[in-house]
Amino acid sequence: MLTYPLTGAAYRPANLLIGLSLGLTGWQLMSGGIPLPAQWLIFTGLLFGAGIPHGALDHLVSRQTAQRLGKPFSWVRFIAGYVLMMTAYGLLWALFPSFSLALFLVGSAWHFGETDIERVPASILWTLTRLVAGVLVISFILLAHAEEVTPILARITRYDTLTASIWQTAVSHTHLLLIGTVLLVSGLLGLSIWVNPVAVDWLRLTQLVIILAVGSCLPLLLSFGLYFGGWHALSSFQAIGDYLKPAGPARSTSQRIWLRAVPFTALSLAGLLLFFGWWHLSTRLWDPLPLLFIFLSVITLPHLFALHGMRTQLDR
Ligand SMILES: CC1=C(/C=C/C(C)=C/C=C/C(C)=C/C=O)C(C)(C)CCC1
Repeated sequence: MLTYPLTGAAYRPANLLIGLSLGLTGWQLMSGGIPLPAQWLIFTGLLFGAGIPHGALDHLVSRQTAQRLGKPFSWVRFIAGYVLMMTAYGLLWALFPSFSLALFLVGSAWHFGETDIERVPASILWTLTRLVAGVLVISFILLAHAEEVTPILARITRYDTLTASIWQTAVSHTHLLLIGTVLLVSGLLGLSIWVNPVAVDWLRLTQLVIILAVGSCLPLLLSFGLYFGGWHALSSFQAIGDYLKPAGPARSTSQRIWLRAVPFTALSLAGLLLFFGWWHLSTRLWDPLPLLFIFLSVITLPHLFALHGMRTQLDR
């Protein structure tokens, strides 16, 4: 969203994404709605084609961070730490689902903000700006799809009444909340740029706004898929590619980087299928969406720290 302006080729993947989102809107307008199986196909395509793979490079990212910091890196320690963090968070979901959801939302806002506002000074003001920008993105996607989000939230928090009432209050003040957050982000951005000037990449910012705006007219699965599996994963792949470049024998092309993500993407797919199988056997229920989000949050927690390490290096 913000950084030095990039070269023309760097904007191309997001332009394709905008093309896809407009194509989906056209489909929806012409046929009165996109069939659910097609939504799931596109969503899982984006999720497993880009969303999950961008997190399946955390081992390479963390090794690179350790190298840059001149610290030793151990695969065993990395994998043990990763599994331990996922297990602890999985347990937290089982015991305190609403608290776990709040943690996931705050962590996601931090991570999305860090990805969308790149290469800025490591000041408190910029950190706050990034966090609030992430809050805006998540609030916009959730509130624009309130009807679809409400039952998912109820399911993942096991029908917690406090969460439901906070969510309903937010829904009934959607316009106020969104306008307030847009003003807050704009004010913080202006102030941050004034205090620590950086070049604003208006083209990237426009691309992000288009993807979010078009997504708000599409169902939740597609909107979230376009932002997370599309925009967020593409931005991250670009940054990870730059970050890993010095480590590889030659330039790390996107294709090569994507292939290096295949093993851990396959492992997470296997984990997800096992998780679904166990849940289906024990509950006899089929609706997979709430479970998918809990699974995503569990595999995302260690990723937030790995990518924060990378961002801290790239921002220097
Ligand atoms: C869309 C959506 C949700 C939020 C998802 C988020 C916040 C995902 C974040 C993913 C991240 C940070 C991935 C990192 O790479 C809920 C509230 C769970 C349920 C309703 C629909």
